[in-house]
Amino acid sequence: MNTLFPIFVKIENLQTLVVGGGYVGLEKVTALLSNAPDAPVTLVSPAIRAELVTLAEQHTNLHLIYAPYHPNYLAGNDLVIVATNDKAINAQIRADCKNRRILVNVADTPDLCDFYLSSVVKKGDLKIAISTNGKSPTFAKRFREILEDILPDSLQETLDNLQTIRNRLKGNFQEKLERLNEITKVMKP
Ligand SMILES: C[C@@]1(CC(=O)O)C2=NC(=C\c3[nH]c(c(CCC(=O)O)c3CC(=O)O)Cc3[nH]c(c(CC(=O)O)c3CCC(=O)O)/C=C3\N/C(=C\2)[C@@H](CCC(=O)O)[C@]3(C)CC(=O)O)/[C@H]1CCC(=O)O
Ligand SMILES: NC(=O)c1ccc[n+]([C@@H]2O[C@H](COP(=O)([O-])OP(=O)(O)OC[C@H]3O[C@@H](n4cnc5c(N)ncnc54)[C@H](O)[C@@H]3O)[C@@H](O)[C@H]2O)c1
Repeated sequence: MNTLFPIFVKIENLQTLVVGGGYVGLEKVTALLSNAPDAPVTLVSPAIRAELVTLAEQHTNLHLIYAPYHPNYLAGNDLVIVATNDKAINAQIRADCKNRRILVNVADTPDLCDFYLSSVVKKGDLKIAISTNGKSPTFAKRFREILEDILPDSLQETLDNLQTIRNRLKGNFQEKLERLNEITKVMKP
């Protein structure tokens, strides 16, 4: 049974800490900022890849700290993503986060994650998150590519129009619901 409960997080309202500045740290920071360019993210690591330095030049909300992990860095953070190449440190960070009730993702170690990052399809305001319950991130990536190809760019116009209609509709909740369901019936095959 897949018990993952999907939610869409307003990451720009939260403080996120990423530990580890290698390939995986870069991948996770890129995932965060490509969804929310203004999200406040701090990355702590003794060595930090050049691509992350470039990203920090483009995003003043990305702060780089050149230091090894210390529990003090957890203070003030809502989410933590762990991406070091030291399994013992990763497990320690997870334990420190659990003690502080901070949600933690240890990239590449599903058993230590409170949440997974997903593959994200973006078409304007439409966003679809894909997870395989940790079974195959590569499948999730491929499926994202398929959906990106088949979803038309005109979707945004449809969403804008539906929002206009939604805002203009008068009547009680039930009447509005019926009208919106009627209008969107054409979407059903
Ligand atoms: C979706 C995506 C989001 C993102 O990272 O932003 C994501 N992984 C992506 C790519 C990817 N990751 C890996 C490969 C190499 C091929 C392979 O191994 O399959 C590729 C493919 C590639 O890069 O092409 C390596 C890998 N990843 C995990 C393990 C450990 C394990 O499975 O045990 C290993 C093996 C490590 C090892 O060998 O030691 C674990 C996780 N990866 C997840 C997410 C979570 C589950 C998501 C789900 O439920 O499906 C979870 C559980 C935790 C987490 O990381 O949050 C992103 C695609 C973004 C996109 O392009 O759309
Ligand atoms: N890159 C991948 O696609 C991939 C695939 C499978 C598994 N992994 C695993 O994921 C882990 C991370 O991979 P990577 O490619 O990003 O490794 P990497 O070697 O590129 O980066 C590791 C980073 O962790 C930092 N680090 C080490 N000790 C630290 C500490 N105490 N505090 C803070 N930061 C610390 C290092 O300075 C470095 O920036 C590794 O264990 C690797 O085996 C990576």
